Amino acid sequence: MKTQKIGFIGGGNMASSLISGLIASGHEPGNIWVSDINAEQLKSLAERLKVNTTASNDTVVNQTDVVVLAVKPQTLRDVALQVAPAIQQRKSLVVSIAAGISERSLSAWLGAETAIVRCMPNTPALVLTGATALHANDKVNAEQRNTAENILRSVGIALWVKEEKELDAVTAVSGSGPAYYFLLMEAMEQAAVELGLTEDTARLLVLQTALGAAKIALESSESPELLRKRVTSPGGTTQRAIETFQQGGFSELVSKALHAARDRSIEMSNQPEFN
Ligand SMILES: NC(=O)C1=CN([C@@H]2O[C@H](COP(=O)(O)OP(=O)(O)OC[C@H]3O[C@@H](n4cnc5c(N)ncnc54)[C@H](O)[C@@H]3O)[C@@H](O)[C@H]2O)C=CC1
Ligand SMILES: O=C(O)[C@@H]1CCC=N1
Repeated sequence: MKTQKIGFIGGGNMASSLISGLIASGHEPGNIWVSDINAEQLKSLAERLKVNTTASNDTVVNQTDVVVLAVKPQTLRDVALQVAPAIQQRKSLVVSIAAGISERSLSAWLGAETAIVRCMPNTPALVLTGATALHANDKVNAEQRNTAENILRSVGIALWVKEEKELDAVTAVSGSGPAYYFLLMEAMEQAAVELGLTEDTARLLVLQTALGAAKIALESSESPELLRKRVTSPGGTTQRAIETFQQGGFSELVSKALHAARDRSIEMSNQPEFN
């Protein structure tokens, strides 16, 4: 039975995805507490997911054992300073999902003795297909590591990275990653309509193809490169399309985009107004 009492400070997009996933995976809504400054957001979470909601961040800390910080990076400092006394008093385990906020900043705000797990989840947690990487500070004990890992594992895969700085790359790959695939879906859908398909047909074909490609790549022991080559008959249609992608610098563009996301994550960690 999943009886951990889990709190969320900030009940926006990522928190909603995580909470929905936690409930779908067997966590009791009554063991989940969420605070937010947006009353509408709280109302919607209480109605949809039957979780406990409150406008008070301190109440979330006082009712739970693990506190997930799920506000925007630029809001995190104020929130952390505000809940620090309650967190120190309860010796809560803190899990931060904020992009680009270092453990150093978090412990400066929350107290040097606070056990902090920094992680980078992604929104497919909503459908229990999330991908999360985690890193713990040296105040986190083995039991707390398990607790954090189990929470994230209940909504998808969870893995630990050795160095905190790897989270910048993780953010660029899997944190932001769903948006890249959605962008490709948008572009393919638009092109399919240009080719004369109806919007409904275009969307259905694009989405089912994305699902099929992801499933085959995950289930097969073969590399995406080999799987691609298997679709690409010499002199056929796929080859023509792949050549067009390559002539347009597709791989270079993907690399440039991921570097830009990684650099932004580093930049955020060094930005005085965030840290
Ligand atoms: N959206 C995504 O795909 C991912 C987001 N993240 C991280 O998750 C965090 C949240 O991002 P989103 O959910 O996208 O943002 P969001 O804007 O949807 O959610 C943030 C929530 O915090 C609330 N909030 C603002 N000030 C508050 C306060 N003082 N006390 C309590 N709640 C307050 C807002 O009303 C809002 O509902 C960010 O730090 C982001 O870096 C991490 C991985 C993926
Ligand atoms: O765009 C962002 O900054 C956040 C972090 C990863 C996904 N969304």
